[in-house]
Amino acid sequence: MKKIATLTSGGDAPGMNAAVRAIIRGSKHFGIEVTAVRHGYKGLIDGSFENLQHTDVSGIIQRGGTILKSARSDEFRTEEGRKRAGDQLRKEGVEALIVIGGDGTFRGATLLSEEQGINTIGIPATIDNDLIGTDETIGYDTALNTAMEAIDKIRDTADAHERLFFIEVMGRDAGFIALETGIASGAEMIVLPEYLTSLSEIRESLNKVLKARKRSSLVVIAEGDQTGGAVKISEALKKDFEQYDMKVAILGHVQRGGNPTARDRVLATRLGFEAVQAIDQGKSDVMVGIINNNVTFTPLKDTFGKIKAINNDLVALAKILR
Ligand SMILES: Nc1ncnc2c1ncn2[C@@H]1O[C@H](COP(=O)(O)OP(=O)(O)O)[C@@H](O)[C@H]1O
Ligand SMILES: O=P(O)(O)OC[C@H]1O[C@](O)(COP(=O)(O)O)[C@@H](O)[C@@H]1O
Ligand SMILES: [Mg+2]
Repeated sequence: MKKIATLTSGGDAPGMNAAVRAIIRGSKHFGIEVTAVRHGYKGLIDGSFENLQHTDVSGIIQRGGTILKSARSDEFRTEEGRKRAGDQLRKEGVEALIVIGGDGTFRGATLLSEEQGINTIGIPATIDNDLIGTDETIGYDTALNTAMEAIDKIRDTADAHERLFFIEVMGRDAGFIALETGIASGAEMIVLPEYLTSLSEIRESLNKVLKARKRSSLVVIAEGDQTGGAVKISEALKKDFEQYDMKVAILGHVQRGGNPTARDRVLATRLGFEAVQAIDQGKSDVMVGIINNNVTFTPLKDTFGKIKAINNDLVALAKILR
């Protein structure tokens, strides 16, 4: 019988638990033994394995975070660290590893495979949605909805006081959350890392919007924006908009938590099962994704490094409707 291991790594994402559940239960379906690793790559280096049974993953499909815990491991960034991880997997008799995480996790997994000969299968899970080879990553939809609800609440108070708000949402290098929450909450302006938006451009656009009406205005900014985050941008524009009461709101880690949406639970369940099936079919070093509702396999090394294209039509639409 084949034995595989699974772990969650990097920033947690709502739906990771649903993927773990599908892996544990899916493995049984294929007659594959599965062991779980605690604390991501850190736990892998330490040999923190635990066999989980069918009932150990009961009641977790609706929970945010990850029951396996996550971590960011500097040791795994070193060849020595990855050698220790490889040794632990060999000692445990593990033939393949399913990693649930984002671009950093897949960079690490690719090196683990190249250097240690461990077959690694990736499941895309990050609220940033910055992985190529899947329309959406696990956790993205939930984060979108969480951010949108928070922005709706800010809109109420912004409207009451006729204030100008700069709202920063997550997205280390990617503007997916900013773009879609900006559209969903009717933001007057959206600032994305994918485009270099100069301060003068922001100034000009805001002037236009503010001239058109005197109600509240919301500017949604991705944290990874090249001009700087919400604090920096608002400071730089203070003088130009003195007549407005300017406020900054950084949504932060609230966007990472909470119960996964139905979409994320279904996505994670499908991807978890497909990852196990991929191993059963002898696939190696691929990320399982869903594109146009079809399951796809992308070589792990092709999923990161390049910028995942943002939807330019949506960017244009947001400008027309603001
Ligand atoms: N270039 C890299 N080489 C080796 N390991 C890496 C690399 N980048 C990230 N990792 C490992 O993957 C972990 C998770 O990556 P990180 O970027 O923090 O989150 P995510 O996977 O969600 O993008 C890191 O803590 C590190 O252990
Ligand atoms: O929780 P931390 O370690 O402060 O990291 C914050 C980062 O993690 C994220 O929430 C998710 O990113 P990853 O999935 O790449 O870890 C980013 O949006 C944010 O920049
Ligand atoms: Mg990442």
